Amino acid sequence: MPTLGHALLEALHAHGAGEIFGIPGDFVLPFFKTIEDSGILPFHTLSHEPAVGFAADAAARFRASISAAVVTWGAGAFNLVNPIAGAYAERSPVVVISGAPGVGERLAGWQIHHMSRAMDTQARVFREITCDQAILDDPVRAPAEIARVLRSAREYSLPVYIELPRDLVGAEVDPVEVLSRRPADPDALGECAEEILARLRVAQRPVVMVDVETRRYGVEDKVAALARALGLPVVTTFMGRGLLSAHPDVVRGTYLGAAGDPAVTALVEDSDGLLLLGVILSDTNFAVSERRIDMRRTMLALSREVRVGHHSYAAIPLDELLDALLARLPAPGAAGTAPPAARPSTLLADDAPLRPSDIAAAVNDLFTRHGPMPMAADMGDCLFTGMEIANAPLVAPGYYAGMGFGVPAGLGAAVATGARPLILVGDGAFQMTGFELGNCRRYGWDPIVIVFNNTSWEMLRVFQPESRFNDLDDWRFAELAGPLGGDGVRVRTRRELAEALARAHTTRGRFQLIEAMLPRGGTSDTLARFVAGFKAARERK
Ligand SMILES: Cc1ncc(Cc2csc(CCOP(=O)(O)OP(=O)(O)O)c2C)c(N)n1
Ligand SMILES: [Mg+2]
Repeated sequence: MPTLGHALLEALHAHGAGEIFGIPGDFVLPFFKTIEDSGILPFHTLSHEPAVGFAADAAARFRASISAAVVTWGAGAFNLVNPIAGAYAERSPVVVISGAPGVGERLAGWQIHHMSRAMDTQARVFREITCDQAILDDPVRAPAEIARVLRSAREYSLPVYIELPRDLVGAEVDPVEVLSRRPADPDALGECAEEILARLRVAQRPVVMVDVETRRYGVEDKVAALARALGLPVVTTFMGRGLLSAHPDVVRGTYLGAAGDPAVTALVEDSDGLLLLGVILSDTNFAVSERRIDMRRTMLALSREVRVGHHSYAAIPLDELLDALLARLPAPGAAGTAPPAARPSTLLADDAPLRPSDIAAAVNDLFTRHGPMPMAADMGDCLFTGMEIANAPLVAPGYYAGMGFGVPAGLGAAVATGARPLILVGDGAFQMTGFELGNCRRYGWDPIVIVFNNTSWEMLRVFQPESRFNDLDDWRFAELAGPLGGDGVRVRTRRELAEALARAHTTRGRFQLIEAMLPRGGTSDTLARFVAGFKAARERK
């Protein structure tokens, strides 16, 4: 019989995890020893638990599967709360595994170190930001608990919480089985598919909109096939930027309401048959709409539910819905209906001072020349600038909007994809988690990192220009790269940026930090339109 530690690792692997991120502590040392000695999953330690959570979240998104964050009890696990709250908001199935006091210790009656209020306080906190939980305090029940929780993570694409007492890691247990997923009721699925197709057929201007769940459930190819079979255009949400990047023949662009391409905005807001696949109805996706979207003519598939107008179908997995729709259609045509994507902006490499949108143009040139890189963006103008980069795989906190995501997410991307990532991050967010780059040398990661250094919390200044607290100091990040194991360069003009990006691209084996100096008060074109749209929408209320 395997030990509980082994069985848990084997179960993570069997359920699709490809790696573990973590930081040890005395309550999780036995499990870390099992992780290291067993070699069942590669694992990477980072420097602060928020980064562990962000990296695991990004790996889960790129892998379209679960990923694991392993931490010690109390001080470690509570550091994970914010990234796991963000993973919940953006439907990313991170498996949180926290070491914990041994079963025997709990009965000793001491106030145990790392404990906040009570022995179950931590589990109660994580119950709010995970879809299922297990306290593995009984070796007999533990395998079934693990199987149930890991199936929940995969079915709902949401984080789950496992608490592992340190004195049970070596306990003998039965192996963990992989529970079969719960299928849709065939009649309900058929009725739902037929109703959707009927509505799409009578619509004059049907459109498909995709968001994060189409990546989480690995159905981007099926969505593209559906669009081709029905001859429908596809748009992504703000959060869904980068989706269907392998299918440029069906993707018309990203819906940003008043802040976006007017043709895409009209496509969505004039539609009389909007099929929303995996779309989170968030303010960042819809609040800058110029006109309210007619929800009576909208079909929304999200969280294993399908809402059609004002009625809904329960327990309909997104992939099964797509299979049911495709089964009722002729084989998809060879190509979709999207006109060739507009040529992405290119950079005029002259001595003009840099603006954020120049960075997008420089990255477009790099991708055109050498192919796209997996991207991770933090919250800030770097994310809005990312909307001006050609549609390439992107992870970003587009809805939860928490800072600190970018650099750790880029490290998670490197692990999950095996490819060299491009990271876009503002100076304020870099101050939070940028120093995690110091872990690259140990693992051979060599991301290209573009720091948008405007010495400012510029996104806040745009909303409240009079506040001086948005002024940040100049930390001279490029000079910090060397000691951390990378190369850094500060650039101020478009020519310097182009040269630095070309040099970074040819330099492998060390992270490359390009510190792009930007003026305070200047933003990307997209952010400027987004803020104007937000303010206009607020005035309309
Ligand atoms: C964890 C967390 N704490 C505070 C905030 C609130 C915020 C949203 S945007 C922003 C400024 C970001 O500054 P940065 O220099 O990174 O980027 P830029 O605006 O382009 O200059 C703050 C402080 C958020 N979203 N998350
Ligand atoms: Mg800034």
